[in-house]
Amino acid sequence: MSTTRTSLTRLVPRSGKVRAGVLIVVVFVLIAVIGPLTARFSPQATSFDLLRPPSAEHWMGTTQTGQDVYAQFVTGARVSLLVGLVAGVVSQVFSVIIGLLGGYLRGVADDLLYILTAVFLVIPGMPLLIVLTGYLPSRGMFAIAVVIAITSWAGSARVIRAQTMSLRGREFVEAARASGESRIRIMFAEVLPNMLPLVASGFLFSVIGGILSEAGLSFLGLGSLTTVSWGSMLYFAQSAQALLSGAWWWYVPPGLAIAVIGAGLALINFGIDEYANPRLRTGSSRHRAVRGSLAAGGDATTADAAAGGAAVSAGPTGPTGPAGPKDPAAPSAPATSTGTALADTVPEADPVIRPSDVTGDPVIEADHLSVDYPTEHGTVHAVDDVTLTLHRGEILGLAGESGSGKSTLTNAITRMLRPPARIAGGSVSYTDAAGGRTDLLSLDARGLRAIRWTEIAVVFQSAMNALNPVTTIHSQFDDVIRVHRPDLGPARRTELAREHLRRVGIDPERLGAYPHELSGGMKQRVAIAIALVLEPDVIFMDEPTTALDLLVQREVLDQIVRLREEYGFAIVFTTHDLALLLEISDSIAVMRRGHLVEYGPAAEIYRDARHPYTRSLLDSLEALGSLA
Ligand SMILES: Nc1ncnc2c1ncn2[C@@H]1O[C@H](COP(=O)(O)OP(=O)(O)OP(=O)(O)O)[C@@H](O)[C@H]1O
Repeated sequence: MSTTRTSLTRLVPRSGKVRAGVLIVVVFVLIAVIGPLTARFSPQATSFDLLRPPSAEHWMGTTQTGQDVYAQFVTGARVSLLVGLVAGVVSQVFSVIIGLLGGYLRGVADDLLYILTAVFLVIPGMPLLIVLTGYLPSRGMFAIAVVIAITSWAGSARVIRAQTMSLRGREFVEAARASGESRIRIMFAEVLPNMLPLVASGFLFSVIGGILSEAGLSFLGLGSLTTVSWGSMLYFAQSAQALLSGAWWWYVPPGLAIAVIGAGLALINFGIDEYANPRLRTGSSRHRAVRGSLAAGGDATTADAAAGGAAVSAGPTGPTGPAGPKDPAAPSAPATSTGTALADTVPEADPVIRPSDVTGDPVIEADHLSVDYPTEHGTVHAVDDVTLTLHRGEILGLAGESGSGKSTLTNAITRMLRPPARIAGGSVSYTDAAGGRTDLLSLDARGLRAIRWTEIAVVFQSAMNALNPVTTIHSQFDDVIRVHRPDLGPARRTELAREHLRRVGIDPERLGAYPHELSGGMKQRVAIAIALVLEPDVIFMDEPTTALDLLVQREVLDQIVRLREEYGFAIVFTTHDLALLLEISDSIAVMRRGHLVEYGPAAEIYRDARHPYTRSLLDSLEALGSLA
């Protein structure tokens, strides 16, 4: 009982503005639903009581032809709200489809959709509405609502497009792409839920616009004058010069109703804005947010940051531009603490490649792989002629300074490269357990989807961003399993998710949690569990523990190694941290300026690093006391 009361209380909005808005809208909805049942006259029926003020007989008076204003008002409420609702829904459907497609697909599709949006934005809405209404074969209210929607979707579509463009590069979208989800699914199931406040706000604006446009059209005599609406009431009141004859009861109710419902919807919209943008919270709601945060163990600074205060985050420590200082075509490396990139201070030398001591069969082979980024300063050879082999069950550590090409190499192998990157040469192949070989670089979208996650999975650098913030852990497991194992029912999917959570040391009861309810270490474990759920042959892990504190990092690493022993998958582990790689890897590949400079068994590299760049990396670790 008390639980029911608590959940009902949670439904009541906290902000006074939103409460007022909801109250107004609820009152009008009740008028629209119940009002016509309480009317004693038909809205169209005429009588001999002409232009009478409000009385016990006619609660809101009568019109010039003796029609009951109350009956017209409540029937008009139904029609006007319905037109607003239909216009709002249709307009948002257009906005969402066009904004999402353009923002996500980019290219020619986006150009065309953007031109279309721009055309509808520059044409003034009302004249277009009048012209389109003129061509309507019938002036039914539904047709008018659709025409209103056609003239009002563009503004919202532009905002949704911009938001989609900013979300499409986020890691949780990358993760969804890596897991083989289709583009349509990513757009509608991953990106769209993150924009719901925007869509809801656009919807409310369209509803207001719909009610106002219908009133405007009817007032001009262009609406359906045989249907009673607030707009047609105003039209007839104006034609009969009600203003001059002082018949206020005829035009005030519909006019006021339009203004009040518009205000009510705008107040709700304000609440949505506050929810989506905490910076807008003022007064008590902001204090509540701060108090809530303090109660939850945060401090005032974090609360302020959560409320939109400036967040200070460490950026990359070195130059990230596409060109190094000496050679415009050479990848840049970051400055060390002394201000010079290690890669710049160490002399060039021939690569040192030693045979692998891992016994398993090859699972991923990159052969003379090269990747370029054409830029206006020249072409960046981010990966240059790299050949390496990952064996079944092997942990291959990929080391090198920032900018040495590690991410570009793993993205090329997993087919996650983004324009302007292009494969300049070489090949990548995947060999399955039965010995079947697949050329990864020539796989089409369908082939790629089939291999992703079932054979090759990815754990991204920061699980905070790699998990979709607005869906539960359960549905993120579900998304991956459903795409690749459509034969599994919901119960089996849940069972798999629970089992894998347990395997990474998380209580399966947390399946219903949202990412923000978990600690950083737990989120990273969840990301690993999701990567494991279809038991792939290879997992690419891009700095999976960098964002974690040392203790949690250690726990997660131990877990990864244990899981590798249990499942037997191979790992490509990317990090700047050579000490960590030496500890967990079977083999190590060291990259410098896009080249593989040293590659071989980890133990041998630790004992006897031969390339000056590797030696200098090890020396710097020794100086820091990181090597035992
Ligand atoms: N979109 C791009 N356009 C132009 N150059 C790029 C682009 N992305 C990366 N590069 C360049 O390619 C080189 C390799 O970058 P990459 O991100 O692969 O290095 P990394 O070793 O993974 O670095 P980090 O550890 O910082 O992620 C760098 O010189 C970088 O400046």
